[in-house]
Amino acid sequence: MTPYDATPSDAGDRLVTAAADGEDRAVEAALRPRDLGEFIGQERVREQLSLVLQAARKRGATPDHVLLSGPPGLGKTTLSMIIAAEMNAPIRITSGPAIQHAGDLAAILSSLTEGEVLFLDEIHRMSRPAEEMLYMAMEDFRVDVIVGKGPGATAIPLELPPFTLVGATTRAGLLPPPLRDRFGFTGHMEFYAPAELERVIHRSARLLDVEIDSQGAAEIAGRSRGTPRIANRLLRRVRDYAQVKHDGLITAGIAGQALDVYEVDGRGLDRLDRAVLDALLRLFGGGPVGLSTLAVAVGEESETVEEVAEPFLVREGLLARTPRGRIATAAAWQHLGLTPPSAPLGQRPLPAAQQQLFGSSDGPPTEG
Ligand SMILES: Nc1ncnc2c1ncn2[C@@H]1O[C@H](COP(=O)(O)OP(=O)(O)OP(=O)(O)O)[C@@H](O)[C@H]1O
Ligand SMILES: [Mg+2]
Repeated sequence: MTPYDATPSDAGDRLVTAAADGEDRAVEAALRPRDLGEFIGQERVREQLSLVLQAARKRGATPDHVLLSGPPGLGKTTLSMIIAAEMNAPIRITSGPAIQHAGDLAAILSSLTEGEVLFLDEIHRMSRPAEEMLYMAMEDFRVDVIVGKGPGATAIPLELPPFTLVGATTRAGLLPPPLRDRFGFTGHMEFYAPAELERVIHRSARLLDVEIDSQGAAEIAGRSRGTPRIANRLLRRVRDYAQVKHDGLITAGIAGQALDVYEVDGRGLDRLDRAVLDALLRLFGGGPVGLSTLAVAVGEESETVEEVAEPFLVREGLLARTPRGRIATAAAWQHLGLTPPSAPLGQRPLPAAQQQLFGSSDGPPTEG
């Protein structure tokens, strides 16, 4: 199947999802910044990490364990590789779900070389026994390997060479405190500002040999949901459009046309996001409406609406979750170019939640 067959509205295969798809994985390696200097944005994390690494280099020691937390597609894997590169150290890559038994982890740990970086992706999904083994390995560079079963089982202590664990998680809140506490440095990744995404897009365009002007990059950046992975993906789709329909140069106009074709709107909402907002506004007058009612109205599962569409709508301040149900904000009416139901305020009291949200003085716009 070519990317052209992908239906952006299909919740599992959206153009604006932050999770990596097969094509992303294939091209991302080529687009990853190789060192801290090349890494765009995340000023605070970059500066702090740079100090940690420089200090370790100066001492000739292995850097402290590093935890990177933040939403998908913001550069956690990229940073882990940069850490290894900056330390001139080899890197071993594995993930929480791949480590089912403590023995799996023991095998990896006991084969590490001195100074090696162990990247443990989705560290919150590791099994309990493996987690406990990791505590000791992180703190004392030692593991107990259990030999035998039952009453005859014995623990054989095994020394490990000093190594740096780099853990990545999209759910830092799910990490047990004893694990979190064993990291010497935690970097919280933030969504990128549009100007930073523009730099990401220019850089990727250069590497992909794609011509783009600054307005073209700004147009794509504005639709990328603060996420470099999405920016790179939209850039590839816009490139296709520019090459097929035009001479290849990406301008604001061409980027806008292309992303309209792919149904990613000016704010980065796709068809599903818009369907949810549209139902909320047109069918339910802006809410409050229950999640399951809203989901039926757009023909999706409640989970899809809740987990796929809502987080970004909430982040963008277009939708709010209240105890009485979902409600649209003034910005939502504006974004879809709709006029909120107008009635003299005295005749149509605002639901309490909306009063809270809009304030009592400047209720939702009643004319437009
Ligand atoms: N600061 C950055 N500068 C330039 N490109 C970046 C930056 N951060 C991320 N990218 C690009 O975004 C893509 C996704 O980044 P990465 O795989 O590191 O994200 P992640 O946080 O590990 O995501 P996940 O949680 O899904 O594993 C990479 O291919 C990289 O090219
Ligand atoms: Mg990753």
